[in-house]
Amino acid sequence: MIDDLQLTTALETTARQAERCGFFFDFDGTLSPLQDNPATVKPAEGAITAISQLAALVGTIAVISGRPAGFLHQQTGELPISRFGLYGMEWIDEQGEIQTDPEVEPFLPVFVEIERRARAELDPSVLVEFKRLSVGLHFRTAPQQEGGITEWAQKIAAEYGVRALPGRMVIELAPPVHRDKGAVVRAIAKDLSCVWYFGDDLGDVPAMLALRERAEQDPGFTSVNVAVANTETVEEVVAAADIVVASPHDVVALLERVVAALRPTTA
Ligand SMILES: O=P(O)(O)OC[C@H]1O[C@H](O[C@H]2O[C@H](CO)[C@@H](O)[C@H](O)[C@H]2O)[C@H](O)[C@@H](O)[C@@H]1O
Repeated sequence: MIDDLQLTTALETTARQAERCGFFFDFDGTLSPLQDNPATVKPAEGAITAISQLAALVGTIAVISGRPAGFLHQQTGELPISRFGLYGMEWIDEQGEIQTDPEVEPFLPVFVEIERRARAELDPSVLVEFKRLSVGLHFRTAPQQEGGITEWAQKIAAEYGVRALPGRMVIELAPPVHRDKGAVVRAIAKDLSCVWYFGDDLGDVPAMLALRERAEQDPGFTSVNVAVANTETVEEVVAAADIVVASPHDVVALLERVVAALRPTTA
């Protein structure tokens, strides 16, 4: 964990090489507060403004999420940033089109069928989130359904040859290929000399560890991992972080501090 003096040093280091710095963000729980209905979330107040100011000052900004890339596009509007959805299985290209990892594309019809069955076979209190190449079965508002959902998801995973992955108050059915945010971060940080990563969930740990590993191997590389520790955040996330903040609102405050440190001062 870094103290305030080390944060000041990290800000100075970032300011000296801002054009070679990346700021990468998780979405749910990091840029947007957690809520019961995944369909109605919005970025925290001030988040879009802060990211837009940051975009004018640093080399690159990306949102890397378990959400579909199209959803990230809707939520972040016209910000000049990169968007990687479904843990890297899809992304928005420079023309604004959604691109899909060819290895998982054959599974598109499988998830249409799984969504249909989830809606027909699971209790109506289970919130079914269709994500093109994944289906989320949410039980935040129906915790008593967790056992039944887990059993159903395991049966479906075996039947269709997909994976059932636990998340926060959700089981996600996903293609049988390993994708994680660490691989995305390694690829997009290749030509950068400094990266800040913001995340709150177990799915963010591979990204944070990838940056730590890079910093260990390359003394010229600066990494700053920021954990957003809400009540559901597991210890691994905090352990991988250099800075811990309490909420998406605090992420915005930290970004405002970064922007202030990076803005050229007028004499
Ligand atoms: O990688 P992320 O951007 O953190 O996305 C991870 C999953 O987030 C969403 O679910 C979570 O947030 C919901 C809204 O606050 C909450 O209701 C749910 O309980 C959480 O698990 C999203 O719905 C999933 O598709 C993402 O994979």
